[in-house]
Amino acid sequence: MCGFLVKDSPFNAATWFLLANDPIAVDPWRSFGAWIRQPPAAAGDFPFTHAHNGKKLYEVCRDVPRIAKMMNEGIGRDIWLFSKALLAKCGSHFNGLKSIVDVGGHTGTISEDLAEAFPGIHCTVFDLAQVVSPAGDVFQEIPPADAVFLKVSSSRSYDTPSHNMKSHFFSSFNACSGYCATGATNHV
Ligand SMILES: C[S@@+](CC[C@H](N)C(=O)[O-])C[C@H]1O[C@@H](n2cnc3c(N)ncnc32)[C@H](O)[C@@H]1O
Repeated sequence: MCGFLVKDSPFNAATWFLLANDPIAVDPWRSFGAWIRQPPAAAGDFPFTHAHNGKKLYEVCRDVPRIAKMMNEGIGRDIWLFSKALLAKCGSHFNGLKSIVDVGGHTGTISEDLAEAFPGIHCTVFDLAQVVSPAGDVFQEIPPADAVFLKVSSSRSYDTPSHNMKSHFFSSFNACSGYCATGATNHV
């Protein structure tokens, strides 16, 4: 446990611990009773959105710099580790690609590691305006590339868009010659 809280450890998860105990993360649990007792929830109404005036996590990040900072730090550390494992275990999947778009690619750690391992691949990092610039919304557009790299989160309370995500993604993927979608994480 302590190894995960040591400041300079590559496995430092202290930011997630702080975030999990921030009022923004705790409030959904405080109002959980009221949420579960109400009539069946409308689409997009989850404990998190219910506690935050309908806002999803990334909308809260946009409006609350403290949360954006913790999210960016936590995600940055996770990606660092994930990127090493990705290249060690699945690096061969990227052979032969000329371009790739890293959807929800945060500040570009995976793209940097990919570009170093495969100097011939042109990597585009695609994320929200509070993270990168130029930015975009994956539910509006995905820039064209040989392959889309998307690490999927099954989070319901945070990210689920109100419109049909699957058909949008698959039509975007059809515009590419290949795609790579990896990973799955769960949030309450
Ligand atoms: C959990 S992080 C995952 C980062 C990285 N791809 C990984 O796999 O570790 C999710 C990323 O998706 C971005 N994101 C969330 N909603 C998005 C949207 N609608 N369009 C583009 N990026 C989005 C967030 O800003 C965040 O950087």
